[in-house]
Amino acid sequence: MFEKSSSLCMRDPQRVQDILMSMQKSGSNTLQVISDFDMTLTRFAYEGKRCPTCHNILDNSKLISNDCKEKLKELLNTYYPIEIDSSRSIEEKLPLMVEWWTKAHDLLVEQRIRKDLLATVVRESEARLREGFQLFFNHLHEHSIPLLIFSAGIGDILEEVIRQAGVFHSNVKVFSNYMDFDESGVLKAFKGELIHIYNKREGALLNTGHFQELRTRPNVLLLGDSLGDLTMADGVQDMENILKIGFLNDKVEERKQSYLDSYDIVLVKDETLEVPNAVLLYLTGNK
Ligand SMILES: Nc1ccn([C@@H]2O[C@H](COP(=O)(O)O)[C@@H](O)[C@H]2O)c(=O)n1
Ligand SMILES: [Mg+2]
Repeated sequence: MFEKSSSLCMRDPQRVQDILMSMQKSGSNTLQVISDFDMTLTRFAYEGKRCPTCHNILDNSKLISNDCKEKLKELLNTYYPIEIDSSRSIEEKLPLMVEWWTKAHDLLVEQRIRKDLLATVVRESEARLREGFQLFFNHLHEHSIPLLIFSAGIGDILEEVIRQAGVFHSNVKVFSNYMDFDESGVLKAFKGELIHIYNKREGALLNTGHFQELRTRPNVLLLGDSLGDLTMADGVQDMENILKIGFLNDKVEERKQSYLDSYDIVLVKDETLEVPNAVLLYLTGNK
């Protein structure tokens, strides 16, 4: 089913085939999709330039003072290399990630960001969904397959990106960090428990109601770009099959083996949704 591609790697192709066949046999009414957002549904790079994450969309915007931009950049330059450092364990990275998110959110709150300007900031940004996003979102919607977008980014920004792209359909649900605005529409805090790159399991377990509603869908297609994304489906009840597709965007040589050990399919420097779309078409009987 896959075109020969140098970017597609599998440690165990037979296992992938078995999972796919089992999922197809069960039917698309037993399927749910759980996807990360930044650098999974959005592009990592375009024309040789890094694309922004939800946080970066705000960080680089006119809503942030130059002084604050500098501080946010410094945080990014300090903590992003830690996020993707394959020589450190997740346990070691965890408190540092909490530190990054907390410091960045505190800085954003100091900027007194206005809710009514978020749409403009997204429109003016360089955010880009991966090629093939229309087919991905529209096909899931047409087949009434629930899509959970589980992101350690910023929910308000994420929603605006998919709304402006015309794909925020009724089958899409988002778990993310949401902004809390005061009565005059100025950012005063972030709501609820912080979601960072390595605590998605805890986030999933806090949302048992969602997975309870989807208990008749024990087959999961999971898309991520970080090893932290692998726990996004930990709340799924009575899971039968899970197919995990991982985008390996950065530090490819250092991280390839760990991705191959954890994801069923690894897509190396692939900026498209071609492979997830091929899987969906197969699972819904369209190919
Ligand atoms: N201040 C921050 C904190 C995190 N990031 C990036 O956001 C990504 C998390 O979002 P997901 O949708 O992928 O869960 C993660 O890759 C961080 O690098 C950031 O840009 N700024
Ligand atoms: Mg991501």
